[in-house]
Amino acid sequence: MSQTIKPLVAGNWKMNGLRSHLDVASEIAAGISSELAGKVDAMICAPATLIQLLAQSTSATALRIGGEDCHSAESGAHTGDISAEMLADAGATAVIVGHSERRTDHGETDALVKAKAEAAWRAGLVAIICVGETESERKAGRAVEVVSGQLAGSIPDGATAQNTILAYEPVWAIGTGLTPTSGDVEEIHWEMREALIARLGAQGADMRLLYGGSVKPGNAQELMGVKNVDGALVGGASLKATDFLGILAAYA
Ligand SMILES: O=C(CO)COP(=O)(O)O
Repeated sequence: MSQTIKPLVAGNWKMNGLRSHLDVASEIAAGISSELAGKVDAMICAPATLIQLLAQSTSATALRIGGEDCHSAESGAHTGDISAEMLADAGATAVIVGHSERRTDHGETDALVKAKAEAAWRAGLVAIICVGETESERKAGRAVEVVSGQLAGSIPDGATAQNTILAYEPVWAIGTGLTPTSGDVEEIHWEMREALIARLGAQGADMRLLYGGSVKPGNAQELMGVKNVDGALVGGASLKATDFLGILAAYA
C-alpha cells in the first residue's frame, strides 16, 4: 500500500442487477463511515440501465458510480452503444475500459481501448483501464510481457494520476476463486509501476494500480497489503453489500 496514494475499491457489477438491486448500493453507501471514506474511495460500476438511478440514490454519500464500457465516439450511428458523454450525463464519474470480458467477447484491441480511454477523458470521466494475462500466457511465462504490451498499447499519452486508473486482472483469476500469490501480484504491479514512471514520470508514480480477480473479504487484507496495490476491482463480491463492505474494511 502506497503512503501517498488514496486507494480505491471499485465494484464491477458486469451484466448483473435489476432495479431491485439498487438497495445493495444503498446498503454499501450506508456502511461507509466518514472515517472510512477518508481512507479509501469506493465506487460501483454498474450496467448503463442503472447508472442514473444509482447516481441519484447515492448522491449524498461517499459512494461513486461508474460505467462498465463506452464507445469511443461522442454520438452517432452506433446502435446499442453508449458514449462516455451519456454515462457522464447519467451521473457516472468513471468508466471501465478494456475489461478482459470486452476484449474477449467483443474482440477489443489495445488501440480501441486507448480510444475509449480518450473518450472517457473527453467526457470528464476517469478511465479505469484493465490489463491481464490469460492462464496459458502465464503458464508460458509470458505474464509480464503480455501485461506490459497491453499497458503500452492501451494507455494514451496524456494519462495522469487524476484521469486514469490501471487495473491488473489476470484473466484466469476472474470469477474462479483462484488468485495469484502475493509475490506474483507484487511482481506485475512493480513492472507496471516502473513502466508508468518511465513513460509518465511523476504521474505514473502516483497513478492508482488496482488488483482484480476473485477479491473477497477473506483475501482482501493480504492482496491490498501488497506493494503498489492501491485498491481492488471487484466482480462477484461487489453484488453483496456485506462482501463489498468486508473488502473495504481492509482499509479500516
Ligand atoms: O472481473 C473482475 C472485476 O472487473 C473480477 O471479477 P471477480 O471478482 O468476480 O473475480
